[in-house]
Amino acid sequence: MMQFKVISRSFSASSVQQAIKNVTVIGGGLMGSGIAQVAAQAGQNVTLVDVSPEVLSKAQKSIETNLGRVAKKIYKDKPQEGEKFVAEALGRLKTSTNALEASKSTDLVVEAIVENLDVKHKVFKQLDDVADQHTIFASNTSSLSINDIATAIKRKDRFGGLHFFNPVPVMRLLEVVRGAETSDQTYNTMMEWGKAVGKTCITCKDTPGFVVNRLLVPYIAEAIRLFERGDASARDIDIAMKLGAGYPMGPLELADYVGLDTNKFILDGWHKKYPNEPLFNPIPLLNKLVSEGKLGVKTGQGFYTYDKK
Ligand SMILES: CC(=O)CC(=O)SCCNC(=O)CCNC(=O)[C@H](O)C(C)(C)COP(=O)(O)OP(=O)(O)OC[C@H]1O[C@@H](n2cnc3c(N)ncnc32)[C@H](O)[C@@H]1OP(=O)(O)O
Ligand SMILES: NC(=O)C1=CN([C@@H]2O[C@H](COP(=O)(O)OP(=O)(O)OC[C@H]3O[C@@H](n4cnc5c(N)ncnc54)[C@H](O)[C@@H]3O)[C@@H](O)[C@H]2O)C=CC1
Repeated sequence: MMQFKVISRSFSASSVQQAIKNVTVIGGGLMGSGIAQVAAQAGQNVTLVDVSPEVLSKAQKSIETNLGRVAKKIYKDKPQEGEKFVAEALGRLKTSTNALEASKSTDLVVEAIVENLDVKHKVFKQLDDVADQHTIFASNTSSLSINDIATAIKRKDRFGGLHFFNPVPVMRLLEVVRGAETSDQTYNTMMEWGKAVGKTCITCKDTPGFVVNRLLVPYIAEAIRLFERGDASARDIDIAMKLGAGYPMGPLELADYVGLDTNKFILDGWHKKYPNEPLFNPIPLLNKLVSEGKLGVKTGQGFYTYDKK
């Protein structure tokens, strides 16, 4: 059974509330919208940025729905308090298509855009020039090196990894990653902030995939290869891992949920960096689905078909 203790813990007072009052989240997709939600529900002023106004309006709707789900749990017998909680959290959330403006006077920038080093470099470099000196930058990257991302910015001591899990409002873990030059103060603030938004934080060195994805991505890749070889149906692979190993989702369902493009970005990046590691070899079926725009839940088609939201 899922436990939701952490959600209610996010409302406890914390010293970090002093340090981090304003948060800017860059990227309003799957992850950015969830990160914005947990920060807003923890009492912080949040600006969610995306290049696409359509993405922002979709994010706002899903945040409202998901805040409602959280409120139902916390204020089970007090629906009016639940409504107040949702309204107040939404009141602390702004959206913007102007990343530079939104990053000028904020305490923390969390980046959750496409998993591509050049694109992340470009964005961070621009933000580094305009953001206040005290502002901490963090990336939600799932597979890139924090040190590699940091090469684009001057504030290397005020930069680190904050790796959330999907769905952000529900998954209780946050991986906090120190780069080679992350200062103790930045690291401590990131750990405190993670707790303040209701997560259990673990620390990992800047190694590929940190802890979770170093284990999870090869597992998903092996499941896709198993299916590609025709050894079992998608449905049976997923049933096997749910009933035989106790996972909440099977690996192909999870691949669709994470996004097949994200899975491909991760594998391709690691294959390029570690060409002799067979676990990271490209998978023709994954490449084919992505090239056809079948990215999983978010496009309505992946290994399975979904109602498009
Ligand atoms: C790629 C990376 O870099 C890293 C990653 O993120 S890897 C992916 C990590 N994530 C996982 O492994 C997810 C595995 N799956 C699960 O844990 C579960 O299937 C799941 C939590 C996603 C859904 O659970 P479920 O029981 O199948 O569905 P559902 O009944 O809809 O949801 C369970 C509860 O979570 C809540 N919930 C689900 N999504 C939510 C959201 N986005 N916001 C708020 N609440 C949500 C629901 O309201 C529901 O609450 P109740 O139990 O009180 O009714
Ligand atoms: N999907 C997942 O389960 C997880 C993904 N991540 C990581 O989080 C990051 C984002 O992933 P998702 O949310 O899944 O992707 P997504 O594709 O859902 O969202 C990315 C968003 O960034 C926007 N964007 C792109 N360039 C931008 C720019 N220059 N400025 C502002 N917005 C821009 C896009 O319009 C898009 O809405 C990636 O680094 C990914 O590896 C981390 C944990 C889990």
